[in-house]
Amino acid sequence: CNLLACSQTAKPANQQSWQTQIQGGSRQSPIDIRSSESVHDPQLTPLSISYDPSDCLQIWNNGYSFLVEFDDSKDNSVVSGGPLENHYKLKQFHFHWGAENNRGSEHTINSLVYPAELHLVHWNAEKFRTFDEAIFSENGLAVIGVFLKLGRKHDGLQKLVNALPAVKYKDSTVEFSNFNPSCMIPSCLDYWTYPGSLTTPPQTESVTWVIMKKPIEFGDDQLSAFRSLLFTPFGEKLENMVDNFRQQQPLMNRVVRATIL
Ligand SMILES: Cc1cc(C)[n+](CCc2c[nH]cn2)c(C)c1
Ligand SMILES: [Zn+2]
Repeated sequence: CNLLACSQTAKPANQQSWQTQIQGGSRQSPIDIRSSESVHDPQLTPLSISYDPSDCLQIWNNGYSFLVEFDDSKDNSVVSGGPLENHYKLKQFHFHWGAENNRGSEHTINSLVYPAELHLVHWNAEKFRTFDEAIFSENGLAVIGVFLKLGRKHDGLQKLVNALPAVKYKDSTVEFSNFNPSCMIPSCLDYWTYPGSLTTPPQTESVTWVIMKKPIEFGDDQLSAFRSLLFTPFGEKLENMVDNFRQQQPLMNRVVRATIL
């Protein structure tokens, strides 16, 4: 996929109050992906991604991001292939973004920051019975990361953006149905993959990360809608939900593998 990609450059993210180095963590996320040090692995097969829009249930402001949650009781919204030994069920997706356009993504590419990053969180339903069990287990989770860059308005995302005022406050939820997250997967399926962790507590080292190489585009007004959400519940001091990304973690003894499709 040798499409030209352009993007912003900026300094890596700033430190957040609860940013802690998990005790003894050897595979923490996020990281800076240095393309020249990644290893091309010809055995990495294409990802197989299949989502059923009827599995989409609701949007929830959890005081850190907004989560679009899916019904994981069936096997309709799954990812497999690539670095994954099993099929993983979609549980939720959410975003990380900055207060300003020069920061927001959790992962970076050669220190290049994007204004936002999408995470599609899946759990290994062949090996574990529940999401909560998978969170604490080796090979429990697979998170697909997609970078967002500013440009043309993203038509598929607008349905989600229109629902955000209903979840402005922490702990608010709104019914949200018939949304297909496939519209946010880039057409080029090249990716990097590495073993890592959740980027918020419990920061468990149970995640196989799959970071798509090409960003998707979205509009300034859509990013502004993300920034209009609040970290705080109704009735408390208004704190805009921005800069909800973790600072980068050491690579330690890990290799990032890459596809060249
Ligand atoms: C129990 C649990 C709690 C949280 C915040 N998350 C999200 C953590 C996260 C967000 N972006 C990357 N990891 C998951 C997946 C499970
Ligand atoms: Zn995330």
